[in-house]
Amino acid sequence: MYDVRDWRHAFKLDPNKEITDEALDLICESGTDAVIIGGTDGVTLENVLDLMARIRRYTVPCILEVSNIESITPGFDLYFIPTVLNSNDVKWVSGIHHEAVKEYGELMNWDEILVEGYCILNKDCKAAKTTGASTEISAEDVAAYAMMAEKMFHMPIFYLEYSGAYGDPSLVKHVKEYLEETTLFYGGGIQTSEQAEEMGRLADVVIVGNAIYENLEEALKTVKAVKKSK
Ligand SMILES: CC(C)=CCC/C(C)=C/CC/C(C)=C/CC/C(C)=C/CC/C(C)=C/CC/C(C)=C/CC/C(C)=C/COP(=O)(O)OP(=O)(O)O
Ligand SMILES: O=P(O)(O)OC[C@@H](O)CO
Ligand SMILES: [Mg+2]
Repeated sequence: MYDVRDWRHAFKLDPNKEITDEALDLICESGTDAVIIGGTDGVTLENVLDLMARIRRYTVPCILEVSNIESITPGFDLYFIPTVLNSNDVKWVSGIHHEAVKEYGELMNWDEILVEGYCILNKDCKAAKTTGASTEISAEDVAAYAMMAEKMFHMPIFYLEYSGAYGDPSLVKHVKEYLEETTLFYGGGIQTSEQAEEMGRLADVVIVGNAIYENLEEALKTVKAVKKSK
């Protein structure tokens, strides 16, 4: 399952957080479609390599969501490259990407690299603060970013990001109506099966992150909840 168009659910593990072998076993054997390694801060080559080696014992697809150049390493099934469409700082839209491609472009295997068009909507989350995202925007603004991602830039993924907070289901529904080819990822604040099912009905793929560290038992239930939601 290396094609995101076939996914419904993914867990996102933060390399900057501790996880026991027992918890990791439950995550990797949960039936989720993929495990994404990613976070905004404290992501180092060392903690990425550690997590990758431990996940590699399982067959679940393992993806690195790149948040800085220093922690990129071979060995992942896919690499997701975020670009924050609603950032006011060109650095987070195309700046770091330009530097990276200038340096490593010749070496990159483009078949394993997928660009994620992010729209970050929780003003209090680290990713919004780090990237200077404009979070107070209308549904039409968000829909326009979704159309840009699909129709202008042909991005494989549009990511509605509420990291740390449960988002607005009506906005997710609205955005989905604008996407035909691009896969809609929803992530943020999913703590219960009910929330997972609700967002699972509206988005193509639901990402569960913090709940892994806060309530593993509930987090594991989100896999089935999303999969039965459509
Ligand atoms: C050797 C080898 C295999 C080479 C592969 C080549 C390759 C993949 C090259 C990459 C080339 C490239 C274009 C690199 C640039 C990548 C880059 C650094 C882009 C910038 C990324 C970016 C915009 C980061 C901003 C933050 C962000 C959107 C992070 C995504 C994750 C996220 C939102 C996490 C949620 O936050 P979290 O940490 O969970 O918050 P809490 O701790 O509060 O929960
Ligand atoms: O950590 P949570 O709030 O579940 O969000 C998941 C993911 O979208 C973070 O990038
Ligand atoms: Mg997190």
